[in-house]
Amino acid sequence: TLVDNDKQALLDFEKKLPHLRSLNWDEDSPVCKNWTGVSCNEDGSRVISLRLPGVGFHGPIPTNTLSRLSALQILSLRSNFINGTFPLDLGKLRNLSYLYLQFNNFTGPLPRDFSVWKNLTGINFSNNGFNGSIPSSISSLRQLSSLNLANNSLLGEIPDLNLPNLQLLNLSNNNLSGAVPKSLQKFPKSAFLGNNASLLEYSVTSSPAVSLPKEPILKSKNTGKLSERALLGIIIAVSVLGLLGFAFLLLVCLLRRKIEDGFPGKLEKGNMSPEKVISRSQDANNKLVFFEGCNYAFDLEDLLRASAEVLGKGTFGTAYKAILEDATMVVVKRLKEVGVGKREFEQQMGVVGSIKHENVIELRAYYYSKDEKLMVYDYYSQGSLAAMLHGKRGENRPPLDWETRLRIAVGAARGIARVHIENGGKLVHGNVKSSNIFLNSRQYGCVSDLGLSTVMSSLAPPIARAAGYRAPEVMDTRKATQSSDVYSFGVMLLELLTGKSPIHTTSGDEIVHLVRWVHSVVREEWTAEVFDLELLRYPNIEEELVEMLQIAMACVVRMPDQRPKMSEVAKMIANVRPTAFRNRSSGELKTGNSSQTPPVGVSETDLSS
Ligand SMILES: Nc1ncnc2c1ncn2[C@@H]1O[C@H](COP(=O)(O)OP(=O)(O)OP(=O)(O)O)[C@@H](O)[C@H]1O
Repeated sequence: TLVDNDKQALLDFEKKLPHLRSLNWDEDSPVCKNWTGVSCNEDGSRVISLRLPGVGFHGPIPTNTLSRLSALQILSLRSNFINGTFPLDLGKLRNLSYLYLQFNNFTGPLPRDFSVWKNLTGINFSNNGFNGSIPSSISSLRQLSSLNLANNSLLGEIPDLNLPNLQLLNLSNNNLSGAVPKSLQKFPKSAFLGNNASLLEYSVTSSPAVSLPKEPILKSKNTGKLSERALLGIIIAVSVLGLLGFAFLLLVCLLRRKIEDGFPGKLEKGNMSPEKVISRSQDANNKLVFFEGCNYAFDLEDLLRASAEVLGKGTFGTAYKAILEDATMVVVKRLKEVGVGKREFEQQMGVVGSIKHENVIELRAYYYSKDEKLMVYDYYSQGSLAAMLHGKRGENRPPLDWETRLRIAVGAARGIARVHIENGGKLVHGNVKSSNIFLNSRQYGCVSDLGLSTVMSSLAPPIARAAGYRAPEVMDTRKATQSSDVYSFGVMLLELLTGKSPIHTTSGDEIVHLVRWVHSVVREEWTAEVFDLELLRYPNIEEELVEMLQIAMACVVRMPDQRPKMSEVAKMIANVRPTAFRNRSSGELKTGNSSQTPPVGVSETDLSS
């Protein structure tokens, strides 16, 4: 059968190309079940995706092996040590949509004729030794949305690539010369950096750079060069010193905070009288202001009579769950230390309340008086992402599977990206963290608690929960920005991937800063150990995990202007599961191995918009 032919092609490939890590490709087991890196179409009749990052392949790709997988749509061999020239027989893979060969040792020219791959959507050949010029046949790839040829030795002029769907371009660090053709001038300068100076003689500032992680994350242990090792040693030593210093500072801050306000830890739940939620001293002119489209029919008096329960005390105030007499449940957030007057507060609430987006939790109403500032939201009974990840295990808390985490990441990224275009592109979320992320009715992430940083008198001192999300520059400037939102989002992604809190203590009472910890593990090349153990039970997701890790790492880079924009992050995350774009008919997010990982209801437009 066809799938047996595919299986034989894979076995031939594995046999002929030496690799450091062993693959569980057992001749006697069905290829569509459990074979590392292999996914099949729905009826199991063909292999359609092969992702083998960081397996330690070395040597050239053996001819007449992979080229027999004629139904293949995704091929990723990135982060290996493959050398030799581009395997031209891959031209037989007419269905290829994604071809990822980055971080290998390929040399020689790129294939001359790209037109054989009509469906090609993503190309990443970066970080190899490809030379020669960029073939103009790339122009024929009408679907192409990302092209990364960075860090090679490509020469000559850039052809006029008129690609309507191209969203991400990176040609940096080659030997390209001439001028940037008109068709590509909409891309940021960073896409062309590190080439002959003539390339940069055009000025564009419009679209932002995407900072792609520079180093391969998955690497085999025995292969680094000595000089690099020495350098790494120094870097690690410096990081450890930095970490110690940071931990000490943090400890001092924590202790001070505890003494200053006697923060009692967890507030007791369920015993708050309604009167305590809202004091009765408001002046009569102040009313609850509801936003358009809100069906709630209660007023302040009703809220006063509601029974209330403390949900928690956060950076900006205390949140209560209020149950009204008609059983409506809402969350009332009581703000402390608002630093602006009524008009400015109302203006900001107007901006926040006008956002109607499925990935942004709607502000239903607000209230402003001299003594009391309140915000009203719907109650999300499933609880926050923080609770789902770190709450106590029990019947109510099944493990969070990878599909759900992907949907949370995609949704939250889109929500924040939506926030960022508001107010003339200036609105800042200012408080991105897992306790402010919930699941919407379609089980996608949605964000809450936005836009408050500008109305509060100052950013609160870094209490432990918030500190782990805060971008390094915010520690000094005390001012949240869109790029600090991206940083916080990156921390949240790391939390999703590792299952660990941004700042947590080990059993030995050591304070661990998640971003630094991930950096250190990745540097020491134990990438697999970064991931949440709960995720390792799902087969064939390693490549996706590593991709998501790279996105997270790009978000948490130290320099704010090197972080990607939120809209780009959202696109990159949607690209982690590219098959989700394609199966228009079923409208579902495909895993390729549906017997193992149940598909979830995600329509294509969900992931592509
Ligand atoms: N709309 C909501 N539905 C259900 N739970 C909510 C809702 N809004 C907030 N919560 C939960 O209530 C608790 C307190 O929320 P609050 O926003 O006051 O603090 P926080 O998220 O811990 O910190 P911050 O104030 O910095 O956002 C959190 O556990 C949060 O997840």
